[in-house]
Amino acid sequence: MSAEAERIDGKAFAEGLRDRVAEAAAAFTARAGRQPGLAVVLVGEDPASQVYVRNKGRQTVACGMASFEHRLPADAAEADLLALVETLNGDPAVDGILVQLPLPPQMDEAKVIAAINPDKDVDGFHVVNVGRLATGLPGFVPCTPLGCVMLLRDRLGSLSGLDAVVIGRSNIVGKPMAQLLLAESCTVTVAHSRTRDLPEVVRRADIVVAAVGRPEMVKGDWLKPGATVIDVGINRVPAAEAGKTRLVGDVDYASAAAVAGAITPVPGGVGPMTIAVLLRNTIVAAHRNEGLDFDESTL
Ligand SMILES: Nc1nc2c(c(=O)[nH]1)N[C@@H](CN(C=O)c1ccc(C(=O)N[C@@H](CCC(=O)O)C(=O)O)cc1)CN2
Repeated sequence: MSAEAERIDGKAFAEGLRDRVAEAAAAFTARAGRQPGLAVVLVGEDPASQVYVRNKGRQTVACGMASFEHRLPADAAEADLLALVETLNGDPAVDGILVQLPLPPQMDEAKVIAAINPDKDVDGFHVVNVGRLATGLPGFVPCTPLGCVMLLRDRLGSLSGLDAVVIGRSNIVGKPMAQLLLAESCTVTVAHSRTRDLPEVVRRADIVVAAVGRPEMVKGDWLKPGATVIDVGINRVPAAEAGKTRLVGDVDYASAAAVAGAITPVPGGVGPMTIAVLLRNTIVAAHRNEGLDFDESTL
């Protein structure tokens, strides 16, 4: 019987990245005479979003950066949010702007993202940054996919020539993930809900990135032995104890770990990387906004 897969510890990697961000923030503050600044906007009271926004604020401050938190009520008008974004675009203390998603139904996410100055778009969601990523120009890359690539590089070194299957085609994860893997010279397949014989497609892959939003969908017998599995899913499902829930990914961890070479757990895998990469992107934005040279590969 083969050994259990290596558990890729995203929490530990994220801690290391935050330490490097803190060092870079201190050096930036000494050079620029001000701290790097991140503004986070939360509309409404979605419980998960509240936790993410609180953690973003705490981690921003812990890294020696200025945190500007803005909250709007769930019934705020889209025009109010657009006006706030415009103010933040013009604020020289704000290097990065993030509008927490999802937004309430009366707001058009695409319109709001389009209102953010692309040079402050540390989420990398603006079409200008999407285009920069697709054409290999420097811009901002969405935090979760960049975090996945950092974990993959750490585990595998060069990804060149490897077969990668991304399951999911969202603008936030699936599509940028595919672009990043292509930039690493992987042979990339993007699979989705209409893909025929998904297990057979996944079985070809050296790298599997599951970002489909379906609890424990990817099974161990779908995997090539030794494959590296990155689980982006965060799904709350009922726990054995009545009234409780537990967090699972898009991969059935137990069966996958028996076949894979390495795998990210949920929680503690990709999730913690999202905020650490956001802080990394903010440091990059601060240097670019001040016109200061900075070697981004040190982060
Ligand atoms: N504007 C954005 N909105 C959203 C993004 C984003 O990148 N930009 N991503 C997600 C939410 N998110 C950050 O915003 C996020 C998700 C998960 C985690 C995380 O650390 N997860 C933990 C488990 C947390 C839990 O117990 O619920 C883990 O996986 O270990 C951090 C940030 C949607 N919105």
